[in-house]
Amino acid sequence: MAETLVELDNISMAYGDGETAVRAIEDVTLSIQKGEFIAVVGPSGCGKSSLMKLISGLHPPLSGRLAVEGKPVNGPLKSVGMAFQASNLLPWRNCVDNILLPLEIVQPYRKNISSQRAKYKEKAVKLLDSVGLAGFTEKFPWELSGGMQQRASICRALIHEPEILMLDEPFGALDAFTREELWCALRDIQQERQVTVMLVTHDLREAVFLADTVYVMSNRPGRVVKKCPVNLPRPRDLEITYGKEFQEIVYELRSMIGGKH
Ligand SMILES: Nc1ncnc2c1ncn2[C@@H]1O[C@H](COP(=O)(O)OP(=O)(O)OP(=O)(O)O)[C@@H](O)[C@H]1O
Repeated sequence: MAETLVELDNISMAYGDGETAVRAIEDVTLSIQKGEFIAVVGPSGCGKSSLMKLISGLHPPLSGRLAVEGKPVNGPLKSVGMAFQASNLLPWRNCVDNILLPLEIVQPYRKNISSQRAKYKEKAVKLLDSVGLAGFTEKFPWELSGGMQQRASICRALIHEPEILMLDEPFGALDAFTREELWCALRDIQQERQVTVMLVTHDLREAVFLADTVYVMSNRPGRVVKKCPVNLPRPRDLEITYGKEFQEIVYELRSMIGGKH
């Protein structure tokens, strides 16, 4: 029986207060199981990133109950790794030193970083190897392609072995071929580590290819209007994206998001 990792019960959230408050999320109830891969899709500004900020403890809810690993969330969680559309690698650090960055910040790694640096470096190199960057550990970000930078940024999000990997449009700035390559890299990482993943994306094919469950959010204030389990068999390869069943799911999601054509 799967174990619940994240629970949101009637959660609402706003930026600011009083008359100028921006209500970003309204009455969201959902749960994420340990090892589950969820994707969140919806129109621009519907609150997808806000949902991520809530779960990672970077922004408090206005009302409702939020728990991670059974405990209420009262501040930023250590058990989260994050990656964004821009890789945000530090240009003055080489690849491996960029990946070590969270270990210089998050305890208990932080207190051991000087004595354990060699061991941590070995771990970073192994991670880079697992995403096809074995020969690039000493390269600086500007010596890497956009896709390589995103691979490195996902390694950085994983180095402290978080329970939840939060990805906010991580492949949004990449070309279609590189994006599909990285879908496969992420699929393999998740399969190997069984990490719980929350992916925010505008790309419905990406959501259906990778996720176990896709949540569709409405226009702001964001509500969950559809929970769509993706029952396509695993392991999935890119061939599946050309199949009828895959395309029917994408079409159904697209019709829920609407928009004028
Ligand atoms: N720091 C902030 N202060 C005030 N309002 C904010 C802030 N961050 C986001 N918002 C507002 O909250 C709403 C939800 O924003 P959010 O970034 O979560 O949406 P999103 O679905 O991730 O958008 P997109 O798909 O365009 O990235 C938007 O209307 C946005 O303008």
